[in-house]
Amino acid sequence: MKIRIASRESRLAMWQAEHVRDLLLALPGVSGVEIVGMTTKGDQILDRSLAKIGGKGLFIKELEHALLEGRADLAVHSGKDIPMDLDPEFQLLGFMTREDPHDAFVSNDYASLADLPAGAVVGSSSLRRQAQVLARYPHLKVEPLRGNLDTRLGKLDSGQYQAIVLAAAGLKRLGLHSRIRNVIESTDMLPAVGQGALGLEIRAGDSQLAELVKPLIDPVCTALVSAERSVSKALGGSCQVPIAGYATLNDAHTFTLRGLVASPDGKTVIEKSAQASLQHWETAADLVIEGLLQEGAQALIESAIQQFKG
Ligand SMILES: NCc1[nH]cc(CCC(=O)O)c1CC(=O)O
Repeated sequence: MKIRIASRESRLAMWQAEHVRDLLLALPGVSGVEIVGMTTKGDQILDRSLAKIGGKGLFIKELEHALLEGRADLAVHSGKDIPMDLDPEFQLLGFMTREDPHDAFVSNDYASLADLPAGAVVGSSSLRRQAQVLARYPHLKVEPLRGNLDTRLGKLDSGQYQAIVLAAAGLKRLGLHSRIRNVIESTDMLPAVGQGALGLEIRAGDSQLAELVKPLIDPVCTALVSAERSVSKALGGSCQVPIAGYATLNDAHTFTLRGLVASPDGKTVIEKSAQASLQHWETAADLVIEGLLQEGAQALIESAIQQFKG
């Protein structure tokens, strides 16, 4: 069987598609793999934050189009770019083994967030990163920074920011490990739901392809990321609200899920954690969601969304 992979054209997306291609080519039953490149709205609109342009789905719509029109068979997505609910024409097969899920501190002059002097400017357009930087380091400033990884690094190097925060996974995949000054502990910055995990999407009902691709899916990683995604889904999962969710294994069968909701200015942060078995990952998600709601997550979410209206 020949498989066509739909991919965004950014260097990171292409790396990810090529990674999946190489794994597919090693599978029995796969006779060839072609990568079909395309740009998405999320790639084109760079002057506004994702929160303002309507966030989720922007990076995957064009890829889904290609699947529907039969121009491609498989879409490879960064876990955190996948909306919580897919249209019924599509199926999320699961997630592959995760790369480093943490955020990375990148700077030419400073070693860590804690090392930055008062008034230093940190670049990030992610409300989740912004809120968590300001919560722990209220003497810092955060300014918007969008574009692909190379663009963001270029803006750091041109001196517009003292530091920037990027996903460690993206930097590592592109061989940019050396730019990471400090991998930020999850206690300092809880990662985005699905960060570092690649998700595989096909047309619903393409059972032959589903069966073929199955060896690429990591069931443990899929359970962990699914628990994280439940938190985001229950809380309205949009880029307009600082939300984080991160699940880690305790042992081979149980895991801890942590969820966080904050105000964009970082002045209010609610965090909850729960444990469950991998088999019953929904239990941990339900406990975290319930805990966050009890502590006032709903009001935080509503006021964050209000900030984007009018
Ligand atoms: N927001 C865009 C995006 N989507 C996925 C990654 C990184 C790779 C990953 O999380 O798998 C990035 C870059 C970043 O956040 O710095």
